[in-house]
Amino acid sequence: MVHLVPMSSSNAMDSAMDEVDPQNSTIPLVPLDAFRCPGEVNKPSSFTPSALHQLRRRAVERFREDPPNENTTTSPRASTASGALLLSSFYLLRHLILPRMGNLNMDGASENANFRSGIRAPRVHTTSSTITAMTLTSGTHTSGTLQEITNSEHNARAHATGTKRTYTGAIPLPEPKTRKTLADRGGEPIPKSQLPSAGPNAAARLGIKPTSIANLATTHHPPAAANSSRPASAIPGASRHAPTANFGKSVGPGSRPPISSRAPTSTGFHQGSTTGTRGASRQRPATSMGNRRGEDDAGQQGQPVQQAPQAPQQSWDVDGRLSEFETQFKVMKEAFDSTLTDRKAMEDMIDFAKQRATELERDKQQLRETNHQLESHFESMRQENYQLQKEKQQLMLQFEAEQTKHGYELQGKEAEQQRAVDSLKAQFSAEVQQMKQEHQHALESLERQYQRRSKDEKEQQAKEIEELRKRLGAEQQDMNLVVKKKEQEIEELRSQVESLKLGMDREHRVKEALQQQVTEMATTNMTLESGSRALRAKIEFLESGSKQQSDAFADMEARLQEALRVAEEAREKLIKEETERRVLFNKYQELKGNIRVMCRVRPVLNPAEGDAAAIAFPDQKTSAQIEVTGSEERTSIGTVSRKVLPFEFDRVFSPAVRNDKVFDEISQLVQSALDGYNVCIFCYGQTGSGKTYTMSSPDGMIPRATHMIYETVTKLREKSWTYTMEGSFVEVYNEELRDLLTPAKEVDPKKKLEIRHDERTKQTTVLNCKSVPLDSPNRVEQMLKQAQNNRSVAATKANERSSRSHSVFILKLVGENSATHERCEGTLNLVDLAGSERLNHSQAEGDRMRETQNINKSLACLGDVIEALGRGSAHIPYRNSKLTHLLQYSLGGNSKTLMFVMVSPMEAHLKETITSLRFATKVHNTHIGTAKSTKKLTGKERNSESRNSDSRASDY
Ligand SMILES: Nc1ncnc2c1ncn2[C@@H]1O[C@H](COP(=O)(O)OP(=O)(O)OP(=O)(O)O)[C@@H](O)[C@H]1O
Repeated sequence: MVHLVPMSSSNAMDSAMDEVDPQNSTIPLVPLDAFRCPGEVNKPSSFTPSALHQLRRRAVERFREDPPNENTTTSPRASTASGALLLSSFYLLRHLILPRMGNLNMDGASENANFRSGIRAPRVHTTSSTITAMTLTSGTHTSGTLQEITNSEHNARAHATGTKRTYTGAIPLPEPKTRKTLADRGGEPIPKSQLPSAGPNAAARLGIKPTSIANLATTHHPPAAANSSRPASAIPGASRHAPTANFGKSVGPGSRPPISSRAPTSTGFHQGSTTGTRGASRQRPATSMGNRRGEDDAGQQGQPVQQAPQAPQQSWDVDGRLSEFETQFKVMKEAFDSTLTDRKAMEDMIDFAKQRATELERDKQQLRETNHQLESHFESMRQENYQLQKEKQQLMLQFEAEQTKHGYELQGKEAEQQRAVDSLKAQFSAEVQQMKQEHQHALESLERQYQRRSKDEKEQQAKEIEELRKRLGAEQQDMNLVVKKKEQEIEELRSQVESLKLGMDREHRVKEALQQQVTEMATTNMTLESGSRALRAKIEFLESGSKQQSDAFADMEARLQEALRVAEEAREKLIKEETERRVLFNKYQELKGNIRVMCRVRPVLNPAEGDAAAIAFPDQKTSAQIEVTGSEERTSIGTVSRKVLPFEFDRVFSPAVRNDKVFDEISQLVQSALDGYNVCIFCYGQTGSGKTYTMSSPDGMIPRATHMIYETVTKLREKSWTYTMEGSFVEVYNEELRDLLTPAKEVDPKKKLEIRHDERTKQTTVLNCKSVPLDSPNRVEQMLKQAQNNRSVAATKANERSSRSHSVFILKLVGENSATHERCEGTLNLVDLAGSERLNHSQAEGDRMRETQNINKSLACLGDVIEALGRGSAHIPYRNSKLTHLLQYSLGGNSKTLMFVMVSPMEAHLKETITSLRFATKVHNTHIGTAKSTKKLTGKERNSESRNSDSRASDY
């Protein structure tokens, strides 16, 4: 910061200079009044303080470095001359330099202003100031006296004149002051107090000769410097010595070119200003007379200065010197005028600079205020920044603490998670390991199991294959034997058939003859009757004419006797023919097979039963075939088809066939029972297929059979046959026999029904079973009702009223012929089998399931027995079930067997229907053997019959 310090005297300037601290930012401004002449008011108010300070300090230092020689005695005159010279120099300084210094001051002010405001002044001023400072600095290094100042002033002025070009001609030159010439003022005494106190050394350095002082005192008057605050050290221009001459040259027109075309001179100033090096600064500044250069040159060349002897000769040419001085003064005056012009321009510039300074001051003030505001703002910002920094530090600390804490927590959680992950990994690995082991164990066990199973299956299959092979071989052998046997039988049967055909033809012929005889006898009888009527009429006529009548009566009686004899013969012949017919019929039955199979299809009872199965009866003529369309079957390529299954039996009854027609087919078997055969008629089929209806319905086989038997027995009475009939009704339930004719409450548990076989008579009796004599048809009906009531009936899901037992009606027929003395024992077994449905179909549970199992078992045993009979096995498994055990003598051997396979017409029962038909086909293909009558013959017939039996037995 720059402070303007007002000063009014040189002392003040000195003190200010002394107070200047170059290092301090506070620089005192030296008032220009210290260099101002009295009365000069309109001058620059300040000078560059640094330059003045430098100037003064250099001068003092120089003076101290080169003090006046104490040994040299300075004469007052010399001192006066030196003082005059100094005054002269000071005068020049006063009028030539100060105006420039004013400019410099202006420059300094500008510089100060610049310094204070920080805004650069116009370049021309700044350059001038800078050059001035440089000149002052470089010039004062080489000389320690006021000559140096002069030189510096010259330098400063040179630069100032350089800047003056801008204002040349633009500003009018001021009026020159009226001054005395040096010639006029040469005789004026110089106050001693104003003489400089410089020593002889200083005068010597200035080139002042002691001998020229007196002349100078008369021709040269020092300028009025009495008002100068600083005492002059010498009076310039007191004599014609070299410095004065040099001075005049230095400022005169001869040494200085015009301003507009000034070229660098060869003077020391010019050299000093252009050579600013340290070596150049050591050179003494050139004087106007050039003697210094000569001294320097001589000094440098080691030659002593030789100018002193010439000085007296020049100093005594006073007129010349005065004229020269006058000339020089004119020149100087012109220079002063020019300088004044420059000064005016400079003052204008100063004004301009002042205005500029004022503006700058205002700007400075504004900037200061702005600066204050900015400072306050900066302060607030700094405080805020401090607060923010503080907060930032706190936040940083907090953040670091949080970060540390969070890091610890994170580490803890990471460790915890790591532990959890490790534990989970261990757990998972253990589980995986365990699962692998379990899987491995399971796989191994499964592998072992499958290996074991496959091994067992292989062994089982191998065994089965082996068994099947053995069985196949045995069956093949059996089949071969059977085939051979069958072939023999076929041959025999063919021959028998042929013979029988012959016999039948003969019988037919006999019968026709007999019938013809009967007809003839009837005709004869009619003839006889007519004869008898004629005879009666003749008797009546004879009675009227006695002899003639008695002859006619005798003739007629003879003829009657003859007729009676013929009739008796015919009757005997008929009995004989009936016996032969029976024999032929039984033989025919035997040829047809001892087991016959008939099929019956019941009708659809109600449309609500469902759809009817596709059952056809293709052969209407023989009525022996049935075709059943099977269930839908899906082939491998996805097509749906239904197979037509043909079956052929001994007789097939369509749904339209009634019971009487069915009975016609079995009536011959009933007759066989009357003839002494064991006959077994049983109904096989699923529940609801019509077994009971066929067997036990009011017009079923049992009633019809009994009715037939009654009718036949009645008829046979004419043929001397008398029959006794006993009936019993048993039930096979859960492989136990129950008497259906004994009410449950009357059953004695201690008396169990037992099957007894009479090997001799081939008859089977059931112990403790009630046997009812059937002496009338009503008695049979009562027996059937009683048996029906006692029969075990249980409800199943297949049929609400289903027989769960096998019922067997046993009718024993014993006949005796009083005429022929024949006796026969036949048994008619009418069996209503239980339902043949399979266990899974009935969906029975508990007791019902046990019933079904036993039913199936007994039916299976029935099939086994039939199969064994068909194969001609030595062992027939009758005892495997109660049913077959009971029917042992009615199945095979000397028995005749008829199986009704009952078929339901419903589509829902199609599967069971086909199963039943297949079973029936199996039975139908079985040849049980030849039946034997149990008829006992008496006398010749018995012998004859026994021969026939032996012959038949030998056939098998
Ligand atoms: N040919 C037929 N004509 C008219 N109805 C018949 C015929 N066959 C059977 N039915 C009737 O069908 C129903 C079932 O017959 P049935 O009871 O005889 O069968 P089932 O085979 O004896 O049965 P279960 O084994 O239960 O004794 C009866 O109502 C019966 O009247």
